Parts: sequence; C-alpha cells; structure tokens
Amino acid sequence: MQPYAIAPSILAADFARLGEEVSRVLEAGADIIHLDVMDNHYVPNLTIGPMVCTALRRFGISAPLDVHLMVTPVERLIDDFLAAGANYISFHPDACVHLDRCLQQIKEGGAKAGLVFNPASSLDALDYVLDKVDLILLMSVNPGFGGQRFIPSALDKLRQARRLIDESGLPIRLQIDGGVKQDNIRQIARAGADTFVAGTAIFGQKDYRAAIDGLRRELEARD
Ligand SMILES: O=C(CO)[C@H](O)[C@H](O)COP(=O)(O)O
Repeated sequence: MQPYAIAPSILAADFARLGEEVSRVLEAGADIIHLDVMDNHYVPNLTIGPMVCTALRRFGISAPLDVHLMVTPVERLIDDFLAAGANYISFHPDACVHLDRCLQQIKEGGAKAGLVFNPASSLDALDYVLDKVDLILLMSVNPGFGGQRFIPSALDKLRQARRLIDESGLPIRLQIDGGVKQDNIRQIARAGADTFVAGTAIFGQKDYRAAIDGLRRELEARD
C-alpha cells in the first residue's frame, strides 16, 4: 500500500449507483474502499451487509475493500465478509467478547485484521494483541453517521498510537476516520496517521479527482 492511503467511505456515496461511484473514486486515485457496516444496535444507524461487498466484486471492483464493522456480535459477520471478498476487517473491542479469537478468525480467513477505537476509548485493548493487528483505526467522530466534525482529542490519541506502532517495529497501518477534510488532513498526518478515511470530503464533492488530489497535495506539503 502507499505510504499515505486515501480510503473513500461509501457512506457518502450514491447507493443507487454504487458500482459506478466506487469505480469513479478509484479512477480518481483512491487506494482502498472503506465500507461502514452498521447494525442499529452497536451504533444508531443501519447500513449494509456482506452482499454489498459481493456485489462490488461482481461489478468488477478489484481494489482492496476495507470493512469497518460497527456491529455486535462480530463473530458470524467476520466469516460472511471473508466469503464476500473483504481484504481488511476491523471491529470494536467493546463489541466483541473474545477479541484474540476474532483477530485470529480474520487472519486465518486470509484478510488483514483491525481494531477500532471510539473517541473516548483507551488503547488498552491493544496490550496483548498488538502482534495480531494489521491496522489500528481511530474514530475521530462518534461512530454512526457521516458528515460530523473532527474531534480534536483524536490528534493526541494518534500520537500515542503512532508511538506504540513505531516502538513495536510492526508494519501496522494507522487509520483515521471521521471529519477528515482538506483543511485538517495535514495536521492529522503530522500526528501519525497514514490511512485516511473520507466520506463527505470525497463523495460529497462534484469532482472526485479534484477532491482526492486536494487531499494528497496537503499530505505532500505536510513538512
Ligand atoms: O465511520 C463513519 C461514521 O461512523 C464514517 O466512515 C465517517 O464518519 C466518514 O464520514 P465523513 O468523512 O463524512 O466524516
């Protein structure tokens, strides 16, 4: 994957034309496609299941599909999303009883495993499983809806996660999700993120290439 990866969240896409929307952001330079799976139980919203992942593969999308599970329980859906062609599957530690087992389930299924932390959750759940994690996703909004404002305390948590990753020497991606825009992505990258989920900042714009180029320009100019 790129040193900096841009992951458009389909939450802000036009679901009536999802295949075309995803093709368009990939042609515009997106690296991976972020799928927000919400169950109206762990979060107060309801979105998509594995059949959408399968449909995107059938449509011809070969780019990495990055599935963010905002559901509880997570176990059965992990298998369903593995079968549907997900490349990354991330879940919230507080939505899962047997965290180590779920991480293994994802990895044995051939996908990369991620743990997700809400704005007010500490990173303690990483203590005994860091070596089994391929991706740490920090939420910079409370999960459930797109179009919210970036919560600034996520910057300190990014720095903390970046330290953990660098000290471990493990090739873990550090993803940020929520309120990422052209006017804050540079600061977010400086705090340690390398993978940027953006919904409204990409799918909410008319010109996807201009939106992605604008984010990249900020990343390249960050120092
Ligand atoms: O996980 C999410 C919400 O739970 C979304 O991915 C996230 O909020 C992205 O949307 P936006 O870039 O519009 O903030």
